[in-house]
Amino acid sequence: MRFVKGHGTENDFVILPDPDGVLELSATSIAALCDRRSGIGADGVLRVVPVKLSAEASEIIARARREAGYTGDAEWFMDYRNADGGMAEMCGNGLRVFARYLAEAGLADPAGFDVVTRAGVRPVSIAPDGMVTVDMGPPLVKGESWTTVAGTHYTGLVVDMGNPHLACLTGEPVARLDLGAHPGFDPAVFPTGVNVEIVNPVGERRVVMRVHERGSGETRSCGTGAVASAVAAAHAAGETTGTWTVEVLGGLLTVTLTPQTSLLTGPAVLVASGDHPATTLI
Ligand SMILES: N[C@@H](CCC[C@H](N)C(=O)O)C(=O)O
Repeated sequence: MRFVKGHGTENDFVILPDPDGVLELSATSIAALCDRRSGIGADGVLRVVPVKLSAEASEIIARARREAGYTGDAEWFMDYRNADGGMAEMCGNGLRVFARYLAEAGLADPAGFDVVTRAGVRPVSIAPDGMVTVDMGPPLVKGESWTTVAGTHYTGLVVDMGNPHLACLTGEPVARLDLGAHPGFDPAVFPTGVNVEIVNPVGERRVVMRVHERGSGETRSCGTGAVASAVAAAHAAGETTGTWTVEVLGGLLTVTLTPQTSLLTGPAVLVASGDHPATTLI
């Protein structure tokens, strides 16, 4: 089984090209691929499958045409899985890496193309300087909730980015935060789990973010989480639009909030490729 490894601000992924739409990977197989000692190692898996060969993707695009008036011709479906094998609706950094793979493989025009995700169709473009921008759609703020991280209680904003986030602002530096264990959360608010961001505003439209991801544990970056963090910072400042810089352990991301949508920009690189002896997977 052919694979490519890539990352976006050190949120890393195993990319599995599936041009014939035949790869069927169990949660156990995904977890084995993502294991950092006995597998390739990654925060998640991106299966690259043509929309026309995926019943799931065809249904998503049909719904987008019906309900959102989508008229484009997205050709590729990002089938994203967390490191524990569970499915997630959306992955912002993963989508930037997915776009980089498609462009480098000559399968998409870097100037701009659409990708189908479980959260809907998302436009992507790659600038001449290599930065990849994803139109992440409008963030939905759904009130407030709480979390506990290493015994500390935080309150934050519930932000739906297609996937669930709780973005908590703090006046304390986050560099030494222990995010090793899954933060506590309210299952009534987050019945399918949650990605938790602890966010320290450090300047004019600039925040430092740490994140614990549902299904992957602490990661060095999270694209949907970066947008949720910018939304929380904007909300606290009484703003709804503007550009935020989000410092993550793996680098810098830029989030632009507009009245209509949110844009995520950052680097995306491919670092290796090879063949995995798929016979070792269950
Ligand atoms: N790292 C991703 C988010 C991946 C999905 C998340 N763990 C979930 O379960 O919702 C990103 O860059 O957005």
